[in-house]
Amino acid sequence: MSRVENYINDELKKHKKLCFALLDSENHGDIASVAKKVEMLGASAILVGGSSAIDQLDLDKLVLSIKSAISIPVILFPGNVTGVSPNADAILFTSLLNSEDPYFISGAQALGALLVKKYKIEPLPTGYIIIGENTTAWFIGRAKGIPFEKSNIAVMYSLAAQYLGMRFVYLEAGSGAKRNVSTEMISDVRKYFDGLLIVGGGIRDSEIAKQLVNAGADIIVIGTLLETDPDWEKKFVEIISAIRS
Ligand SMILES: CC(C)=CCC/C(C)=C/CC/C(C)=C/CC/C(C)=C/COP(=O)(O)OP(=O)(O)O
Ligand SMILES: O=P(O)(O)OC[C@@H](O)CO
Ligand SMILES: [Mg+2]
Repeated sequence: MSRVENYINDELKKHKKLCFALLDSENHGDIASVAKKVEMLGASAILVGGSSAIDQLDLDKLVLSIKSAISIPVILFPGNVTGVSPNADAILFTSLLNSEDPYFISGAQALGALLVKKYKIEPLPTGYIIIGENTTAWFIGRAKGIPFEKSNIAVMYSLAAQYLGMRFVYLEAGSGAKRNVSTEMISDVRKYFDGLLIVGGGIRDSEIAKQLVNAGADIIVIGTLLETDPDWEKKFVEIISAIRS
């Protein structure tokens, strides 16, 4: 049951650094065709989810239509139990470690766990850590956002995630964030955290993307760029080639 995790590790051996595309079920018209394009352009996986995605029937349809269009894995990125859908390949089984609400640390996970088992979705144990404030995930997840310049706090949470057995840490500035997680924070976390380091939120250009992977991110996540920039295909290709160079 670690097909997707093995695939991610194989991709990392091949390319050193990876890019996942986040397709928010609420923000795309023809999501399958966007998924097909990002696969062609070099994304290693598609994340599907959103902070406020609550329509499970819509989500199921969406996952099926994406899966019929592509061959890279479709990984759920749930904002709640409603983000669990039967036909996905895997799920970022996140705990929002710096939430002030136990629901987002272990409550939603308890409610979702048996569904993940029933649907045979591969869980990827992920410490989800929100940096900064005022984004949707920060608000919904009742996060005590870590200040961007407080790397030491992110290090503490990341190492705690590792000691709790989580093989992934996701440093999240929030979708559409005005600023991305800093290179200083990433390199400080990298010195301590041994697992796969995912970084996302506010990444829009190839130079920044390159800096973040050089600092130690294994995987970067791109979402809003694909929704808002008419020139996104060109920029997405530039990002992929920058992180692999
Ligand atoms: C493991 C299970 C079943 C649930 C986990 C539930 C947790 C921990 C949720 C964390 C808090 C949260 C609301 C996360 C959302 C992460 C996410 C899918 C972000 C995608 O971007 P959006 O926040 O939807 O961006 P916009 O709405 O701004 O487009
Ligand atoms: O939408 P953007 O800002 O690219 O962020 C992606 C992801 O980290 C959000 O969960
Ligand atoms: Mg959303």
